[in-house]
Amino acid sequence: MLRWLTAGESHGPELVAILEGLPAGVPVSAAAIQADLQRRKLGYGRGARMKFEQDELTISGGVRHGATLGSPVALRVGNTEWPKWVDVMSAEPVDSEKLAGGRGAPLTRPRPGHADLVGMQKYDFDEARPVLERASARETAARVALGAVARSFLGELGVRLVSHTLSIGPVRVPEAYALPSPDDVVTLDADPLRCFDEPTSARMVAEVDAAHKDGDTLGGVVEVLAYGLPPGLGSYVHWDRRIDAQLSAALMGIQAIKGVEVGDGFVTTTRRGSAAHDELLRTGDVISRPTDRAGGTEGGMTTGGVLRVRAGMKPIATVPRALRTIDVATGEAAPAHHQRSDVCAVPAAGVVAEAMVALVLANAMLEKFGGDSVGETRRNLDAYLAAIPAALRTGFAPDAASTAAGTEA
Ligand SMILES: Cc1cc2nc3c(=O)[nH]c(=O)nc-3n(C[C@H](O)[C@H](O)[C@H](O)COP(=O)(O)O)c2cc1C
Ligand SMILES: C=C(O[C@@H]1CC(C(=O)O)=C[C@@H](OP(=O)(O)O)[C@H]1O)C(=O)O
Repeated sequence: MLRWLTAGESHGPELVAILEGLPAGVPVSAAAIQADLQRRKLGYGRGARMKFEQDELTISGGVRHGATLGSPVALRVGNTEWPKWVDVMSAEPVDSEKLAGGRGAPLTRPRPGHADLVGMQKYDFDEARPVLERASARETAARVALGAVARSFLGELGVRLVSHTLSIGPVRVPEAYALPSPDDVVTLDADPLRCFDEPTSARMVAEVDAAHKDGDTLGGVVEVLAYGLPPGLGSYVHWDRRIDAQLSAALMGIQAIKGVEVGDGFVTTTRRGSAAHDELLRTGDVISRPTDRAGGTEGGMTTGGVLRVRAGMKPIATVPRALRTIDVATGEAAPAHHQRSDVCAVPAAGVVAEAMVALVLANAMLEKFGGDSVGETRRNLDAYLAAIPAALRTGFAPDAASTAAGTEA
C-alpha cells in the first residue's frame, strides 16, 4: 500500500511531502520532479505569485543514486519568498508590534468561497491568516512532487498519463474532441490553457482576458487520461475498493474541485442504454471495445483501455471585484479581503489532477501486484497478464482512443 502526506503552509519556509510504500529501483531525479513543479505554474490567467516565487526542491530521503531504496521518499519544496514572511509565519512567538500593519495585519474580512470563515469557527481563530495558509492551493506543489515519483513508478510498468483542459468558463472544446496521447505533453504545455484544440484555446484566452478586464475570475474542466493500464485494478467487491471511487475522492480532494466525471460522466445519463455503453467486439485474436464511453472502468475496475476522468473547478474565489462579506472585528458589512489572485488556475489544476491520478493508480498497482523491487512488481504484472486465458484477452486498437465522447472509432 502506498501512503502519502504533505505538510506546510502557503507562506511558510517549505512544503514537506512523504511517500511511503514504493518498491526499490524506481528512477527518481530532482530534474524530473522539478519539471512537473514548473508545469504546475503554467497557464494563462495565473497571478503574479507564480512568476516570482520559485519551488526549491530537495530530495531528503528514500532515494540514492537516482533510484528509490524502498524506504519512505521524503521531499521538500522550499519557498523563495520565505524571507518576506519570516515574522508573519514564524514558528516561534513574535512581538505583536512586528506584526502590526502590512503582511501581519489580521485578516478579519473572510472571503466567500474560501475556508476562511468556517475555519475560524472550527479552529477557534479570530482572523483568517491561520486558516488560509493551509487551505491555499500552494500545497498542491507538494502533491505534484509526490505525483512525479508515482508517475515514474507507473512508467516502469508501461503506464503513461496526460491531462488537458476541456473548458474554461462557458468556452468548451467541441463535443467530439481529439484525445491527446502522452506524446502530446510538450504541445499541451506550450498552449496557454493546456487545451488540445487550437481554435478553442484562442477563445479561452479571450474569455480569460474578458474576465480579467471585468475584475472577475473563471473555473473550468480538466481531463486526465492514463494509457497502458492492465485490466483489473480496483474491485467491485467493496465500495472503497472501487477504482472510480478512489479516483473521485482524490480529485475532489484538490482545492476548488466541485465535480468529478468518469468517462462521459453526466452526458451518459442523457443517453439511452443502447448508446451509453462500450460494446465488445472480436478484433483478430482479442476482444475489443469500439468506444470508450465508460472512461476505461467497469464495475469499479480498470478495463485495460484508456482511463479517462474529469475534474470540474469552480471559479477562483478571491474575486478582484470583491465579494460582500462581514468584517468580524467590527460586525459591519465590508468587501472581502483581496490582495491579488489568479483569474483562472484551471491549467494548473490539470497538472495537479494528473498527480492525484498517478498516486491512486500507483497504489492500485501495488495493491494488485505488490513487490519490494520494481522488477518484482513488473514480473508479477507480466505473469498476471500472461495468465489471462486466450478467450478473455482484450486488446485496444490505437484508434479506439483517438476521439472522445462516445463516438465510434
Ligand atoms: C492550482 C490552484 C490554484 C488556485 N489559486 C487560487 C487563487 O489564486 N485564488 C483563490 O482564491 N483560490 C485559488 N484556488 C482555489 C482555492 O484554493 C480554493 O477554492 C479554496 O481553498 C477553498 O476550497 P474549496 O473551493 O474546495 O471550498 C486555487 C486552486 C488550485 C487547485
Ligand atoms: C501559491 C500558489 O497558489 C496560490 C493559491 C491560492 C489559494 O487561495 O489557493 C491563492 C494565491 O496565493 P496568494 O493569495 O498568496 O496570492 C495563489 O497564488 C501556488 O499554486 O503555488
